[in-house]
Amino acid sequence: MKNIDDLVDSAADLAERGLSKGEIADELNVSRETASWLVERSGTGTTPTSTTASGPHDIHVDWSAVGRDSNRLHHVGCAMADLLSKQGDDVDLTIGIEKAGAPLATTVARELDTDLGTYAPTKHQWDDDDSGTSDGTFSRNFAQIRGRDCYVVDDTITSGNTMTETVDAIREQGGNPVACVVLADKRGIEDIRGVPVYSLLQVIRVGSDDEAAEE
Ligand SMILES: O=P(O)(O)OC[C@H]1O[C@H](OP(=O)(O)OP(=O)(O)O)[C@H](O)[C@@H]1O
Repeated sequence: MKNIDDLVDSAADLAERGLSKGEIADELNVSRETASWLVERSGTGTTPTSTTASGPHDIHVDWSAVGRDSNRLHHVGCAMADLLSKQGDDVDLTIGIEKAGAPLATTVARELDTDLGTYAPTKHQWDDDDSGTSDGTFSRNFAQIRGRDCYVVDDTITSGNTMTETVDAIREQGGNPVACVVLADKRGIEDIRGVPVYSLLQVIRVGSDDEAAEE
């Protein structure tokens, strides 16, 4: 996807196929607020809200050039694993946050020679009519967590809510999150609940207005 018009067209297409705002946000890798704005801008949605006047403050990270090629994915996974290597040798489990974090976690786990687990966060339970209060889930098809140190892998951090939820869920399951790693961190977060966060790319807003600075 090259520009905002492509995103708007994609949002319109997904809305016409009946996807909810949460599902469109998932597909396009943007926040729900941004998904709403894109749908409204396309003319597919309902009456624009006040947030649509100037558009939401979000940045779309398109890493499909990596995601569509297993060789590139492997190399990027190696780079993410390298960021974690300073954490020591005791970790034998890598947890990927679904959906996008799972293939990245697979390559990280292979590089670090750890087991692999996945977590489906609450956002995947979202619908337009609810508040996303369902519990997230760890897949039974992958490694279990109880009593184990682990790494956490995702593609992006926007608000940090997904990573925070995952760290909390791992602890509730009796695991010990040692470090988190993402491709791109839009917030410049150093740690989540005391767990260090590493990223290949930091997205830093330059010349932001007052509203953006308050985010
Ligand atoms: O920091 P946050 O504001 O919580 O946002 C970050 C999350 O959003 C994206 O997932 P998305 O909802 O696009 O779903 P996907 O990974 O299943 O594609 C991304 O993969 C993170 O999981």
